[in-house]
Amino acid sequence: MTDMGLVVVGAAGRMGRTLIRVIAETPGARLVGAIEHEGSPVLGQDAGVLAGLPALGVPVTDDPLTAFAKAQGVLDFTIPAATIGFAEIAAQARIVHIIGTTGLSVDEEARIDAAARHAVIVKSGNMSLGVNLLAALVRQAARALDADFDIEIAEMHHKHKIDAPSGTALLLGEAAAEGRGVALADVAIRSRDGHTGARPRGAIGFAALRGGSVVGEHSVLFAGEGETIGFSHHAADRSIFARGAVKAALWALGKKPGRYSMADVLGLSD
Ligand SMILES: NC(=O)C1=CN([C@@H]2O[C@H](COP(=O)(O)OP(=O)(O)OC[C@H]3O[C@@H](n4cnc5c(N)ncnc54)[C@H](OP(=O)(O)O)[C@@H]3O)[C@@H](O)[C@H]2O)C=CC1
Ligand SMILES: O=C(O)C1=N[C@H](C(=O)O)C[C@H](O)C1
Repeated sequence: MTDMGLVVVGAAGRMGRTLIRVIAETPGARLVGAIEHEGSPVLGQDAGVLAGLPALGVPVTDDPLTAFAKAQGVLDFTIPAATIGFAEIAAQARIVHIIGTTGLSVDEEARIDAAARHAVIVKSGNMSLGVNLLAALVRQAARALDADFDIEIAEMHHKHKIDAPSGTALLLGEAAAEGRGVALADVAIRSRDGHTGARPRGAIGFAALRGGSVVGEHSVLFAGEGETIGFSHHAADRSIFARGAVKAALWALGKKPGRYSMADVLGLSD
């Protein structure tokens, strides 16, 4: 069988460069396109060289239409506005769209749902095996413990991150809410400042720290009377997300149009 041809959008980004390296070492996958935005200083550079590899013969361009036409999948870790545009082009080209971009609004999520009527989309706030297993454990703990246990989710990321709470924190919050049988939007406290009053029973709280080069730290606490249960995940390297994304693309090839999660890819869905 021929290799799956993949395009990396946001090729010069922290994740874009990591994806290019991971594709190069993954059997069954091949880089066929690398996209950056109009005016990017890296346009015309070889994608391999950009990622610290020998040249791959794939220049970075600002033309997703042409790139998607010769690919079977696109890996997208960019910004919400760009991801919405790529979802429309990927749906027209009928290719797999793997979305790692976080910080989408409710309206933007609805546009991804609309694109998934025509395309196979895998979207997750975190593509690593560890975090998706952690989400399954958090769902189970939230199902077992009642609202006497206060759920708090803390995350820390590098100083360049532009959205909060992180996509992972929200994914873990969704898992906890699902375990409790409530909607996250009804119980989430996404930040605190000033005279907040006492903590409402059943709330799921979030706290976000930013600094340095931290790749991603997440912890979920179930704080009860006299005891606290904690779950945590430490990301040491971005390749854990990139390996998950490439795995998702290979898994998604030939699937029916629809929106899938990493839990589907990893066989962790209940
Ligand atoms: N789901 C997961 O497992 C993970 C998700 N992420 C998420 O992925 C996203 C990217 O993270 P990260 O790589 O650190 O961010 P970066 O800022 O390093 O990378 C984003 C890249 O996208 C480029 N870009 C912006 N707009 C466009 C456009 N219209 N077309 C093409 N390229 C564009 C940026 O260019 P420029 O810098 O010139 O603007 C940049 O090179 C974030 O939302 C992050 O939260 C990150 C890691 C794991
Ligand atoms: O921006 C990042 O870096 C990361 N973003 C994702 C998130 O928002 O959770 C995943 C990972 O934590 C790194």
